[in-house]
Amino acid sequence: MTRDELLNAYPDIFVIDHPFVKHKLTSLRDKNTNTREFRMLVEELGTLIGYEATRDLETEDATVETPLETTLSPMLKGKKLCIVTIMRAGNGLAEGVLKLSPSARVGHVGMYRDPETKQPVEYYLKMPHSVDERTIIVVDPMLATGNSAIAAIDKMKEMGAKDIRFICLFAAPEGIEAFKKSHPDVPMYVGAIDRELDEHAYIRPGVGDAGDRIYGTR
Ligand SMILES: O=P(O)(O)OC[C@H]1O[C@H](OP(=O)(O)OP(=O)(O)O)[C@H](O)[C@@H]1O
Ligand SMILES: O=c1cc[nH]c(=O)[nH]1
Ligand SMILES: [Mg+2]
Repeated sequence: MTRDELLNAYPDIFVIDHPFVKHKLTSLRDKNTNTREFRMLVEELGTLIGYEATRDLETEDATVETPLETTLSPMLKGKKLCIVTIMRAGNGLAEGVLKLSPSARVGHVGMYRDPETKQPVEYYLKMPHSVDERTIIVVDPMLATGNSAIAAIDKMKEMGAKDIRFICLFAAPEGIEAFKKSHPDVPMYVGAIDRELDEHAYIRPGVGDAGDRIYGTR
C-alpha cells in the first residue's frame, strides 16, 4: 500500500507533521550529524511525539489551593503509564517520553534483527507488574519490516496488556502494513513515512542504522 492508502485505511496512524518534528527528523537523516547530536535529537523527538501520543489521556478535576483561593483544576487520572523501549535504539526515544512523565514505569525488550532472516532475536525482557492495568507506550525509532515491533507487542499482549500505543520516528510503508495486519488495535504515532525498504530491509531514505548512530558503534 502507498502512504496515502495506509493513512486512508487506518485512521489511527498519526503522522506528527509539526515543523519542529520535521526539522529534527531532517537533521537525523543528515549523515554528518554526529553521535552526540543524533542522541539529543532522538530524545527531543521522543518528547515531542510523546506529547501527541498522550493527548487523549484522561484528566479529572482536583481541588487545589492557589495563593488566592481554592479552585478545581484538572490533573491526570486513571491508568498508570508504562514506556516500553525496544533496545537498543528505543532507549533514546524512551528518555524523551519520560520527560513528560518522569514517574512512568519502564519496560525493556531487548531485540536485534538477524541480518539474514530479518527476524528479531529476543535477548532480554523485563516489565513492571500489572501490565494489564497500564497504558503501554512502545517506542522504537525505526519500523522497517515491522517484525521487531510486532514481536514486542505480541509479548506485551501475552503478558495481558490491553491498552497499547506505538511511537516511531521513521516507518516504511511495508512495515506499517505488516504492523496493522498483526495489531489493528494499536495506534501508531509516526514522525515520517519513508519511501521503501531496500534489499537489506533498511528504510530509504531513512537514517541508516539508528542504534549505531545513537551509540556510535560500527
Ligand atoms: O522493523 P524491523 O525490520 O524489525 O527493523 C527495525 C528494528 O531494527 C533496529 O534495531 P536493530 O536490530 O538494529 O537493533 P539495535 O537497536 O540494537 O541496533 C530498530 O531499532 C528496530 O528495532
Ligand atoms: O533502516 C533501518 C532499518 C532497521 N533498523 C535501522 O536502524 N534502520
Ligand atoms: Mg541497529
